[in-house]
Amino acid sequence: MSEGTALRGALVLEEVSITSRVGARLIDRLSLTVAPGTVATVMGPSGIGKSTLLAYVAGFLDRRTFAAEGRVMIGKERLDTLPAEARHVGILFQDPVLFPHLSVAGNLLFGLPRTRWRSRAQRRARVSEVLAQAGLAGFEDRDPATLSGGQKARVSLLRTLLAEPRALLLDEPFGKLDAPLRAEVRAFVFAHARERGLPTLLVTHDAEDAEAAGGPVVALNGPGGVRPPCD
Ligand SMILES: Nc1ncnc2c1ncn2[C@@H]1O[C@H](COP(=O)(O)OP(=O)(O)OP(=O)(O)O)[C@@H](O)[C@H]1O
Repeated sequence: MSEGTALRGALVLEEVSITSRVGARLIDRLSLTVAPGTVATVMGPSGIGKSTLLAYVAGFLDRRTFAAEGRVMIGKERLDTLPAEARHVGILFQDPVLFPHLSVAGNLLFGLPRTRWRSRAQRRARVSEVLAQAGLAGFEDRDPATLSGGQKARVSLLRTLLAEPRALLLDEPFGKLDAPLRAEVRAFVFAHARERGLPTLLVTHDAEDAEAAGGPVVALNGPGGVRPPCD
């Protein structure tokens, strides 16, 4: 994708703490700056609060279950006071989420801002362009159910990027892919994040993912056990 490469500001977490309503502190005063085009990694044992942290940043933390404090910002703009839909943060999960009743093109058209791509012909041309760039030329009319895992992952990323997010959150999006495909999809996702200047926060259990990400690594170890980010 060629446009959208302007730097959009760092993703900044300031003194973020998240506590479950039953009293367990998951995240304890975490501060982190993810520069535009950088992929930072959050690691830690299962159940420590990695996905919960991403939910807080994205704006869909379940407030009946968790209390949270601390600032989330893009550049100087505060996000944590905005509803999720106003944050313009893209998120990818382990299972690519595609609408099963829409074609591949239908899924991608869904993410495309109509204010920018006004005519249907323009929108369809844009969809075909990004599919071709992703090695998926001619996939417009395919049913998502007929795609391989790697193809689904790429379509899911394209749809997220077409919505022009200001930051990208990755919740183990490579977790179910086998090793060669994992490396390929990972490279695809990171290349897009870098090219678009998106600050990106990756949650993973995999040290190879963290190494490939190349940015700061935060190790969550439970209350009081957050190691400061290191390069
Ligand atoms: N909706 C919920 N209601 C109650 N507890 C929850 C809810 N969602 C998560 N939790 C609990 O919060 C804690 C953190 O969960 P979270 O999913 O953030 O962990 P994680 O580090 O991402 O784990 P994993 O690596 O296994 O995905 C866990 O103990 C989990 O059981």
